[in-house]
Amino acid sequence: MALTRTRIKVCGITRPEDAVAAADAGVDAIGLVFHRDSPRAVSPAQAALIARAVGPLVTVVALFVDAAEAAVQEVLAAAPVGLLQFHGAESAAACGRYHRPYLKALRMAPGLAVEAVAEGYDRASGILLDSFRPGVPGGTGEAFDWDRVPVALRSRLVLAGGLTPANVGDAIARVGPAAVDVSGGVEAAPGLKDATRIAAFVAAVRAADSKRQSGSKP
Ligand SMILES: O=C(O)c1ccccc1NCC(=O)[C@H](O)[C@H](O)COP(=O)(O)O
Repeated sequence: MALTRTRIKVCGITRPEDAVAAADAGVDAIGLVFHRDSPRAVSPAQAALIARAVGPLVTVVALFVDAAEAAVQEVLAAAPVGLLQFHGAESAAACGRYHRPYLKALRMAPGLAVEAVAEGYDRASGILLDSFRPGVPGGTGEAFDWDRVPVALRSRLVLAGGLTPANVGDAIARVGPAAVDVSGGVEAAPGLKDATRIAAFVAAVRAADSKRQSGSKP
């Protein structure tokens, strides 16, 4: 049985007020980036403040890019993380080391055998597909060719990369992911989310869900 409500994650939150705006708009998860080179990087102490602001029932996702185990453990000790997200070249064994639910991000490099690679992460709660730009691990603001998404992956797919309030409805209609993930598309500037854009993104997702449901009725 397929989901009728596309889950929403807003990634790259750096301020408690943005986390509150996302929660108030009705998102399911917020992402915190623990990658030093990102304009959206937060410290474990900031993460604790943001997690407190967002309350108990919005999932806090901690995102790492090939991080040392100690760095991940430091974050887990500091903040109530509900889900890990591995956005680098981490193996399935490395992702499973923390005995926590996790998302594995795959960047859609040319020629990537998406389905085969995703199968190697069968313990992942979801597979996040993001755009590929050499040398940039994520948050590119660019969409990839959605026709490359394997149908078999949809039920555990988190679709990311260049989503905006303007294109997310089309993405849902064409791909039918379990969840969507947005960062740059709801920002006023890198790392600074915009409450109006977040609300517009959520509204566009809900409109697409309604359209899908009415379209699927006999
Ligand atoms: O957002 C970042 O700066 C970032 C840095 C390093 C690794 C991953 C990063 N973001 C990952 C995300 O989950 C983003 O939401 C995803 O890449 C989509 O970003 P965007 O295209 O800006 O919506």
